[in-house]
Amino acid sequence: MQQAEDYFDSVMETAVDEFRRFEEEMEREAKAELSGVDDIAEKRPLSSRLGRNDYDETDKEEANRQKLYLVPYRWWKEAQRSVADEIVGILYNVLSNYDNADSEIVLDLRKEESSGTRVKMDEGVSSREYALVKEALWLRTLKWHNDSKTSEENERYYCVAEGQSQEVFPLQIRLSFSPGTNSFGLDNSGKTTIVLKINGEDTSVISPTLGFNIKTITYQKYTLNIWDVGGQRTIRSYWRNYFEQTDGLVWVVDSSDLRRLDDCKMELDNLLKEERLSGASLLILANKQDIKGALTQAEIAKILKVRQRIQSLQAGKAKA
Ligand SMILES: Nc1nc2c(ncn2[C@@H]2O[C@H](COP(=O)(O)OP(=O)(O)OP(=O)(O)O)[C@@H](O)[C@H]2O)c(=O)[nH]1
Ligand SMILES: [Mg+2]
Repeated sequence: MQQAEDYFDSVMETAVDEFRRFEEEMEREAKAELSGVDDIAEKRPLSSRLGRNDYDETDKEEANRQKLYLVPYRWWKEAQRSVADEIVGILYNVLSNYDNADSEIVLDLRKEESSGTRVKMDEGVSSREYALVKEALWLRTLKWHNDSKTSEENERYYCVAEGQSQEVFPLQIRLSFSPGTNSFGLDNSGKTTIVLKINGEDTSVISPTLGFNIKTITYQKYTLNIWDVGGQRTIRSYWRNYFEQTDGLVWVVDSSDLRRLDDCKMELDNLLKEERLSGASLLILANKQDIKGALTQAEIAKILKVRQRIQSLQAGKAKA
């Protein structure tokens, strides 16, 4: 039991690390896009700029983390002219489960496109689109909005300047990035190798996956998140954590590992019983076709007896 708990902890740690890496990547992109902006303001945490005097270590950490703010894209677009001419935020399309009776609202963010082609999008911005901007810019934008509102209506609303924090509320949003396709299969079948190959990455040094890897592949306006989940026996009980919101399932078979084909069939049968995967498409990859004695696609299909669920059966020679 303790061993299971330890293992679960380590898997969660990997997940958190993965998420942090994703966050860092977003941050790097945001920084690159916003590089021309005066960033004096961001060196001080928001709380101190809003008049708090109890600046402590936590604030310091917060400041170092370089917060990003999600703002309605229209709103941001409007202010952009006066705040930071050619500098833009990152455009995201946000989907939420707001209609569900769930206790938490989860927002799914899909990055719309790279900043280079943004101009074309300006006209058709929907109300669901948001921009991700740095804290310093957010403050300046907010101030610009308030100032223009105040001068328009000759009435004082609120103003985010030193010491004035009325009507600025912290908002915490729980975010989840929806998986697109999950790849499962017994250990050593070649899942990671295939995902790396698809992504054009080096496959010369491969080690068993102890948690999972996420790869995001963008093609034109489509984004595919591939979750490559480790196949070792001890990890298989965690597969169920990855079933939610899976659109496609790729099952990778080591066609040369004849001894484990029964095991492979049993695990696949178990997956196919899973209610949460019933809407997902299934693709079976008969991998390692280059190895002498490997079974053919047809032979694998016969053994797995899943013809009715197979959309296409492909031989993936991940190595070749
Ligand atoms: N000959 C041959 N070897 C392959 C092929 N695909 C993968 N391999 C090798 O098989 C081994 C296992 O590959 P991985 O991609 O780590 O397998 P995996 O399914 O991700 O394994 P786990 O992460 O443990 O679930 C590695 O040594 C790969 O180089 C292939 O098509 N042909
Ligand atoms: Mg792997």
